[in-house]
Amino acid sequence: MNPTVQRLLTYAMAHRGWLLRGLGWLLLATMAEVAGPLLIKIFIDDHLAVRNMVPGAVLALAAGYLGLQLLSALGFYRQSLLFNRIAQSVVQRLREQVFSTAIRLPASYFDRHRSGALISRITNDTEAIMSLYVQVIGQLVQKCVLLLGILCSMALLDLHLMLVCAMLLPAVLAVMWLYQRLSVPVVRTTRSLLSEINSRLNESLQGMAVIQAMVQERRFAEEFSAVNGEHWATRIRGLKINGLLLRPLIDLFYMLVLIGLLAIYARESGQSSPIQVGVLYAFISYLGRMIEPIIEMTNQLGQLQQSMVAGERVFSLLDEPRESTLGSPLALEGRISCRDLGFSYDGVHPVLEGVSFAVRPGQMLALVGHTGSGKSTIISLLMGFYPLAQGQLCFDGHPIAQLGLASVRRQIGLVQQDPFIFAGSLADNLRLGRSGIDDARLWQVLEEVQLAAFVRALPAGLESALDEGGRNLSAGQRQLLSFARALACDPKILILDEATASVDSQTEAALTAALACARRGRATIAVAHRLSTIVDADEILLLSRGRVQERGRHEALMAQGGHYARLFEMQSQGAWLEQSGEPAGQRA
Ligand SMILES: Nc1ncnc2c1ncn2[C@@H]1O[C@H](COP(=O)(O)OP(=O)(O)OP(=O)(O)O)[C@@H](O)[C@H]1O
Repeated sequence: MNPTVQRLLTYAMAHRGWLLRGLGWLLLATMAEVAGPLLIKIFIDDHLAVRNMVPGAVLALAAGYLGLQLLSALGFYRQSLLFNRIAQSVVQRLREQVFSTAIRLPASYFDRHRSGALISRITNDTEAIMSLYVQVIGQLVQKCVLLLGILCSMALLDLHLMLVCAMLLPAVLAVMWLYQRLSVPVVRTTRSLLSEINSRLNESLQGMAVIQAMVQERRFAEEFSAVNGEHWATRIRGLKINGLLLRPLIDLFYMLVLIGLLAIYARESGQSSPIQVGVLYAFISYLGRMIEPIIEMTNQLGQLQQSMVAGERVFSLLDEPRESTLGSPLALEGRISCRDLGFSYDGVHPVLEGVSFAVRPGQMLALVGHTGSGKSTIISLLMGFYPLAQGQLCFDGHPIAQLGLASVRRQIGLVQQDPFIFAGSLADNLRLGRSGIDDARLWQVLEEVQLAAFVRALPAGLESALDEGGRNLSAGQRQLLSFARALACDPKILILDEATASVDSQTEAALTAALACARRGRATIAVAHRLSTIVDADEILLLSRGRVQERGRHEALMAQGGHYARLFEMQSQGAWLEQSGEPAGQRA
């Protein structure tokens, strides 16, 4: 059996009870359906053909037939309910697993994959898997039982004629084999195009403001329509394979077997023991009942392919290596030491080389340098978002790998360059699910970051609703909120990646004062473009192309009269950092 299908089936095994009950109802319903024509055959041959209409016997046959039909309807209803229940539970579990895997994937995964493709796996692919349980398994089992029952009933009536009808089966198997070979690549392409459609949708929705500002609506619409068209063409190719291979071929086989049956009936009608007309009726009826399940089974193959390919995609995500949860949690004092740090995102181009520094609680290290010089990359390594390629990074003397990422991250307050705000209340955004942070603490940190007056003026205060991405806040307010969020849990280490980039000079001055307060007793690492905000840092590293170009305190660096001194003077005169020579975005 295909390993993906096998793995998918293990999910259903968690619901053995429902599965067994479903199969039981299915068997009962199928047997009731198969027994129907046998009663009709008895009615035709024993009563109608010989004009022996004994009312009691005929009524008993009619009641029996009706009872069987009712039993079969009830059985199919119950089994469909149970199989649907299994399908819903499996899909729900798979979705949860995919989501919980996705949020534990390392940052490098998101560098390589688009978020829309991930959404597609969580929604479309898990949905496609559902049909495996609802349509494929239920239907296949039902149809197999039905076929078996029909063949047994046929054998009871006339073994010779049954063998003629059974010739259908190898022919159908050959068609199924051919269908599988032709359709799998088409189904794979279709699903990956669907994923591409989702990625484009997601990207366009997120970048809507840029698209509209740059008047790119038409180009994006055209590109979307090209992928959509490709998806359509692939679907049509799949439908053509279905249309050509499934129903028409099976219908042809059916006609051939029917002709064979009639020929045998005609040949034997002149002989001493002719085939009874009731037997012929039952065979034609059974053949009709046999062909429908066969056609449905071949149609289910299409669904099976979809489920298999979707399963492959979902399992490939579930099997992605997750962030390591190993390590021994330790309450940190906040000492950080980095020795000879080296890193490359693609394994080819170095982004950091030989970076070393140490920060103790109460000290502040400032990282400055041109755009693309590697400052945020150092922050990412400190947060454990990427594994170290070279060098050593220790907290309180312990290598990060030994400590456990979750434990280290819990003790770091991080303010990112581009802070993210979740849809929900302001208080929820500040707490982010961390326990032990009461309202008084929230007001305290809001005061520290100069946001308390703004929150107080909101009608719902701390309970004010924030939109997705913090759209109802200004960029500066989002940054201040993120600063307050980082301080709320009283972290041992404070990391600020351009925390004051979006605030006005007055707020920046107040924040710098707040930071001077927040730094007490904490190890602080601050990335800054505005050098005025870090002049009192205990050490300043000036990075250039991933290397430390200059280091020291502000006064010493100014006295050196090097690159830092020139940058500082330029900024003091109001010049922009980016105008200082090194091209923006240059790879380190
Ligand atoms: N996820 C990533 N994948 C590949 N390359 C990256 C990634 N992030 C950053 N880089 C590259 O690494 C280099 C350093 O980037 P980094 O973000 O660390 O610079 P930075 O000094 O923080 O810049 P800025 O001041 O603009 O924030 C850049 O050349 C950038 O193109």
